[in-house]
Amino acid sequence: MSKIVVVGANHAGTAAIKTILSNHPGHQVSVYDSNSNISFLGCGMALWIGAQIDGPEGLFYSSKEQLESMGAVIHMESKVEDINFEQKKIFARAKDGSALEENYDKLILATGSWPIVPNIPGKDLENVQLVKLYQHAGDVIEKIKSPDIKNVVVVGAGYIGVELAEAFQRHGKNTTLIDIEKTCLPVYYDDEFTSLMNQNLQDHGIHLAFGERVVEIRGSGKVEEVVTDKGAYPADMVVLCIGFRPNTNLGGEKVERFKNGAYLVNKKQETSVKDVFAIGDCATVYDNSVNAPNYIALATNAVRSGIVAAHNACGTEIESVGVQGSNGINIYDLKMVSTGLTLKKARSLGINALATDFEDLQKPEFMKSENPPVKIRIVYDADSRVILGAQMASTYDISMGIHLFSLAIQEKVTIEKLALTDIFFLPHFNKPYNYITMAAISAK
Ligand SMILES: Cc1cc2nc3c(=O)[nH]c(=O)nc-3n(C[C@H](O)[C@H](O)[C@H](O)COP(=O)(O)OP(=O)(O)OC[C@H]3O[C@@H](n4cnc5c(N)ncnc54)[C@H](O)[C@@H]3O)c2cc1C
Ligand SMILES: NC(=O)C1=CN([C@@H]2O[C@H](COP(=O)(O)OP(=O)(O)OC[C@H]3O[C@@H](n4cnc5c(N)ncnc54)[C@H](O)[C@@H]3O)[C@@H](O)[C@H]2O)C=CC1
Repeated sequence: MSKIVVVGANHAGTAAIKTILSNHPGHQVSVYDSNSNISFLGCGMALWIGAQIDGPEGLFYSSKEQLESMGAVIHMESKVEDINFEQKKIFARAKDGSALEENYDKLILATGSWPIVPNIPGKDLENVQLVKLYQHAGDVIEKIKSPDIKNVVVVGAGYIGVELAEAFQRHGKNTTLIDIEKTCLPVYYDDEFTSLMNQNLQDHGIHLAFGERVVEIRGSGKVEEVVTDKGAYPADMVVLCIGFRPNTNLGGEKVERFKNGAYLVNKKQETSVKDVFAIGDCATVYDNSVNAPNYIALATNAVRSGIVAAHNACGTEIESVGVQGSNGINIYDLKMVSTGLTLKKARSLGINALATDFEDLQKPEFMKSENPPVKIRIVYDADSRVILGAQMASTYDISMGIHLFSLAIQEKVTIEKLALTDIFFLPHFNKPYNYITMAAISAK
């Protein structure tokens, strides 16, 4: 039986801790987290900020007490500051300043990520906010109660930015959403889909400033204005959400890294250092759509990688099946889901990619209720015919459909095979010539 030290106890760490304690009794688990809470679902933050849920209580699914009752030793508000890989020892600092050190047999790094802060003048002004932690959301919610916060500028129209723009608009704030690219959600969808979301945001009064680079945040003490290379926007609050950077200060050059600094891991979540694993947002994932390691920061990947590392650390060898970066978003009534590569991304990687598009009602025309249009795109390799990606959009809840494509990419299914896949029909749900089959059949 071994001593396993886990650094970081949010989604990845919690999954690893629970997997060890539930499946491998006898191992000692010691946990360090610099924060004061465990398992906070950041995914619910925009709903909380936008007052679409009652409060943050339901956004936690574990706690220090729960993990202790399972047998873990938990050190909250204790930051690991150094690791000696030769001596297999970690060095931490508790909140009261006292030094802690502990030996390990296996070490699991689950240190997560932090929002990228652009190095521009004014970034430290009052009311320039990040939205990553439970504490951040609480701070934003307190501040926006003030009528003095009239104009909110969100920098970065990725997943966090788009969700927050809706949240601020729901409070009646004059909301501007800025992105360096010419659209929102450029990483996840092709223009045919992002244009639907752009229209949706505009229809709800959100001002879009796309294709603009923020060069300065101005104010005296408090923020007053955001200046881009093309204009200036009044701002009483600014939220910076231009992506995540992995928290990988620990380990220095001894641990092999990915190009953005993430710990490079194999399919067992092992780093280049013996007996040291890395999971969640601080580590790479194996991306089946490009057949290579990649950086995709998602809670879903964090949980799965935690499970895989836990079993391997306890001596049960298992490998990750890889990921496709499957994701979804719901803004007002518009739902969009995607997985794998967009056409734009596939072509930028030099793949001879094609897309097949289809648009139809969800159910037969004679079904009069809850029967809106659905738009689908499947991206595939024109040479091998293998499916590389898919995107879907509707006001109907089409979210479950994307899982089929996630598995198809993982298993390298061809577009022809998908066209003949058994997809059931019932008028309450779909059409006999449903849009998945029809998109696949119409592929060139
Ligand atoms: C607003 C928002 C919305 C999101 N929505 C979604 C969504 O809808 N779907 C989805 O899949 N993902 C979503 N994500 C992403 C998701 O939250 C992350 O992928 C996930 O939190 C990663 O989990 P993690 O445990 O790897 O890292 P983190 O959540 O970053 O946790 C890392 C933990 O490590 C601790 N730590 C770091 N360094 C040290 C140290 N040196 N010593 C001790 N402790 C340390 C930190 O205190 C923290 O508790 C969202 C993120 C945000 C911010
Ligand atoms: N629904 C979901 O699954 C959600 C997932 N997440 C995940 O959390 C992570 C972080 O989310 P985000 O911060 O939204 O990152 P993101 O990668 O989704 O979006 C970042 C956006 O910032 C833009 N950008 C980059 N540099 C910029 C600059 N200097 N000025 C202006 N714009 C700039 C990019 O073009 C991009 O549109 C992502 O991995 C995301 O997938 C977050 C929220 C919801």
